[in-house]
Amino acid sequence: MFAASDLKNIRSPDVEERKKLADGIRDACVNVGFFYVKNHGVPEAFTDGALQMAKDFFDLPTEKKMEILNRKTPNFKGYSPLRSGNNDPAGDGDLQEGFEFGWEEPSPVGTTTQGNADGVMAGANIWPADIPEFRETVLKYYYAAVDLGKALFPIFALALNLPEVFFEDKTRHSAALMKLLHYPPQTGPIDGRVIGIGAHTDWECFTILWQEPKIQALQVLNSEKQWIDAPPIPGTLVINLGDQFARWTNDIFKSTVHRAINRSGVRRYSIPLFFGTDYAVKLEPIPSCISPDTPPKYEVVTAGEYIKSRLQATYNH
Ligand SMILES: O=C(O)CCC(=O)C(=O)O
Ligand SMILES: [Fe+2]
Repeated sequence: MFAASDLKNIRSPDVEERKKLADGIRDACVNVGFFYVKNHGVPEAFTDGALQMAKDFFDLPTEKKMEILNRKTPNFKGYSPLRSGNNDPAGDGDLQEGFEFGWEEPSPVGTTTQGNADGVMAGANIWPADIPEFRETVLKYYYAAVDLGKALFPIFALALNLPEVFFEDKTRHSAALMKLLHYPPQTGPIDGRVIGIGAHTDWECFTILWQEPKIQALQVLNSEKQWIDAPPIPGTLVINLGDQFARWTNDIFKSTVHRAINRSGVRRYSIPLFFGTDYAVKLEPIPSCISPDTPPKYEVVTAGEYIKSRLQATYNH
């Protein structure tokens, strides 16, 4: 059910090659909102490093992790304990713990300096004091994934028959939040209200997700309302679209419902990077995506307002 896009031509000087890539991605965006990418350019050494840091961090004693609790920071960055978040309103707390961080200057990436984004999650990161190499190691993966995300925006624009630069002035201070996640194993009968992460859509334009190899946990809801496994595939990353793209495109691009349950018997780690527009940008439907037969479905809000409302709903359950 899931397409795998080969990104080897993502920066090709030949626009026809970029359009070919965009056509394949368009199909996945319109039909499923969820696909894998290979030849994405993110070195495995960086994901290996980030995985090791996730393991080291979540192994710290609880009181150490609680020193950087996200509720104590002004911008929700830092540590989120088991069951402190609840993505599915029918759920009773997600059985995952997390560590969230975002853009930090100076950036080692390309020529971009984007500064701090405005909005509810903008501002300084907070780091665990007990793992000296943590910050540098996870930022290596972060900036490589951000680079990939920035290269994907023009392809999404082409996929929507828009000029390639369409998102450029809307993603100058992109909200790009990365979350290290740890899911303890769940064995025996499972209360459906307490699973790794309850059924939800992501909030931003798209998510770049790295999953720990060999462990099945992620599932996607298809149009027949069946849960389909989305296993980790070696050498690939998952791209899933989120609500901001659904709002831009009046649901032509699908923001797919997904969840994760770790029945593997061992711990599972994953690392999403949530990539949105600048917080001040209004999520207005693109003119070609609306018509008298398909009028706008969503109230126009800014990206920042939308993220804030979703954050409050998730952490004030
Ligand atoms: O852990 C996963 O595979 C999915 C995580 C996820 O959906 C999320 O954090 O939004
Ligand atoms: Fe998600």
